[in-house]
Amino acid sequence: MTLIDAQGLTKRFGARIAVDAVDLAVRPGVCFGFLGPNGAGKTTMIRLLLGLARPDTGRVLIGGHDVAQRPSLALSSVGAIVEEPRFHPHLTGVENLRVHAPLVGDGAAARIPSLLERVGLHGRGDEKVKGYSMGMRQRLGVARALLGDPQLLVLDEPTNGLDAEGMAEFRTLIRSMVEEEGRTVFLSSHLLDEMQKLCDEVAIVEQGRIITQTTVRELLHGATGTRTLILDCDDPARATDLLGRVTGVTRVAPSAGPDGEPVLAVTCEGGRETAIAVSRALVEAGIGLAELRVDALSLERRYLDITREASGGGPA
Ligand SMILES: Nc1ncnc2c1ncn2[C@@H]1O[C@H](COP(=O)(O)OP(=O)(O)OP(=O)(O)O)[C@@H](O)[C@H]1O
Repeated sequence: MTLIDAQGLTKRFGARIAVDAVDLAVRPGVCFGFLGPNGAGKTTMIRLLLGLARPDTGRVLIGGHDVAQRPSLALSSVGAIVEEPRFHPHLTGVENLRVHAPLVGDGAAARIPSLLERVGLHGRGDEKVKGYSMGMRQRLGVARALLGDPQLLVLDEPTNGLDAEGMAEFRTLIRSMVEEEGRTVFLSSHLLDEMQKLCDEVAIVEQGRIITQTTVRELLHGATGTRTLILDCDDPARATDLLGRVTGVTRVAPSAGPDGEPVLAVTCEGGRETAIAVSRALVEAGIGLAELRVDALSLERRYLDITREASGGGPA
């Protein structure tokens, strides 16, 4: 089943094409990320999905209903924050939600206390929003988007302006909405690392086009399960020789760890099985391991490869 189904979406601003013949299919119950640099067309695409802008061509169905023709049906179970969430600064968090609740429908106001708790603003709801930090505003924005108890939550660049702690809290909130509450979350970001941690699936957007749509797992490891392991051990020369003979290992090369320490980068195909064979071979040979981990930069490398391939350059 598909929750969001967009076909042939195009949006022009004068001569500029902001969204260019985009097809998009998002299934329910996942966190789906729209990943791309500034100006790639993410916000415009989100506005089209929500019926806030009209496409020049194409159509969007949400839950099987056409957003342009049956907006109240299509959007009845959608909560959204597009661009920065805006509030009345002189009203409290609770008052801001109360202003919005009647627009959402019966029962929304009664949910305010539990929603504030849900987003981690318990005990802060009676403070004026002008005194809220960026992270608190984002959380209040999520509470407002959840007032109608939507199945689909659409968030445009939700981690903008959050510090590391705020991002980690936000991630926990989003993941629990997906995993525990079964909601679908569609969000956009230009932050690769964030998307890797948050999303199940991503679409990479460049110059108004979706150049690939895939699971984060496949994006990280490729269709063949390629991954790079970083190995810090007490005998790199012997490890290099040994691992070169392990089935699935395609390359063993010297590299540098985060603090410049010498490590080995071990490129494997065959996913988890090969990674297990690597660790077993090292342990059986009596090589001491300080560290063996999947390379955190993998997503960035894959992302650059994909965008390079899409622009005709081929992988590096
Ligand atoms: N109302 C508008 N009028 C004219 N051009 C627009 C309008 N809205 C967007 N654009 C242009 O469309 C392109 C896509 O913009 P959009 O805001 O959708 O990108 P984005 O990926 O969300 O970028 P950002 O991460 O910077 O918000 C940009 O070139 C932008 O200048």
